[in-house]
Amino acid sequence: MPNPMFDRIALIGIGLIGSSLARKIRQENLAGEIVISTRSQETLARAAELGLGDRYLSDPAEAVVEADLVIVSVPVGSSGAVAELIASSLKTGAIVTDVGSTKASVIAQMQPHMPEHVHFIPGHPLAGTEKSGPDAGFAELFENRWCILTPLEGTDEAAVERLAAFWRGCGSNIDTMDPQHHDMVLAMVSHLPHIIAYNIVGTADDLETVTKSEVIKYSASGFRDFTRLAASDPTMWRDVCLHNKDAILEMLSRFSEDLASLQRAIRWGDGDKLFEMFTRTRAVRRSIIEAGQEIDAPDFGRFVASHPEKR
Ligand SMILES: NC(=O)C1=CN([C@@H]2O[C@H](COP(=O)(O)OP(=O)(O)OC[C@H]3O[C@@H](n4cnc5c(N)ncnc54)[C@H](O)[C@@H]3O)[C@@H](O)[C@H]2O)C=CC1
Ligand SMILES: O=C(O)C(=O)Cc1ccc(O)cc1
Repeated sequence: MPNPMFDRIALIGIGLIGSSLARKIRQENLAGEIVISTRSQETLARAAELGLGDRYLSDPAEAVVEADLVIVSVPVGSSGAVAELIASSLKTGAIVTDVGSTKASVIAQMQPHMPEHVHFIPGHPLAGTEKSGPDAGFAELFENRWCILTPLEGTDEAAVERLAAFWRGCGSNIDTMDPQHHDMVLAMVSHLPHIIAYNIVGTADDLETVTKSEVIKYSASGFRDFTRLAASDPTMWRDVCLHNKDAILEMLSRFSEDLASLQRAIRWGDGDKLFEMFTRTRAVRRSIIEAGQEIDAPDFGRFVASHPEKR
């Protein structure tokens, strides 16, 4: 077997993302040793039961000692606290990265704690599900997905390439981007859809004239898709909303304007306008398919079909 890419990888946070990384690192022999730390004792014990790592430590500072790669996979609102705890134990030359769904805020929280002698390179795998916790993870999660790196100015290029190679080893394709641009793009393609899903399911849940059992019994596939997103982890998504506030408010205000215009077209019976818009949006999906992007994530679908416990 070839030498592992890193001698020691420390995973701080072992939920859906951290545990998927642990499984993939093991499967692809990306680390000589996997050290795991997470805040909750119960989760740490579960990670040990699942055999996700080689060592399990409650103290994140102890876990990062001599680690060549440290991956912080906690809700974005906790990344500053984790950075502060690990800062003084980091090995010289270590790469420190994260997987948070927002980037400018994570950088603002973590960078001030990062010593000069490490390479801090923020990252975000565009791969996930509505599930959370160490049982929900699976090694295939990152395959054929994008991972966006948002390196800071002046970051050592060899370190960025090493981290990119790690993510390619996990099956991902790499793009690099400015953090503010990342936050704007993700506000549109990920954060806004989740907020809309939370809202529509909340609206259905509040209806007095339609019973909850009717919502469950008659939920058409469109509504069911929203309920999947709206089942996503409340802590994670509270943090995303609070930590990408400006970009999300910008997208929400554009969304509300467009919704008002749609509402007006319905009110005034403007069928041409409705038809024109629905034709334009249909073309968007077609161009995504033509660009070769998976829409229904067939590999993931097949994986879930053969692992009913991950449903
Ligand atoms: N769930 C998803 O689909 C995706 C999530 N992300 C990002 O990945 C990060 C982790 O998300 P998930 O793995 O889904 O969450 P999760 O809820 O499954 O796991 C979070 C983990 O962080 C630990 N944790 C929380 N606060 C901590 C602290 N202060 N110190 C140490 N450990 C702490 C928890 O014990 C748990 O092990 C988040 O920043 C999220 O934005 C990125 C891509 C996709
Ligand atoms: O479950 C889904 O459909 C997702 O969109 C998963 C997801 C959630 C958050 C991210 O930052 C990236 C991916």
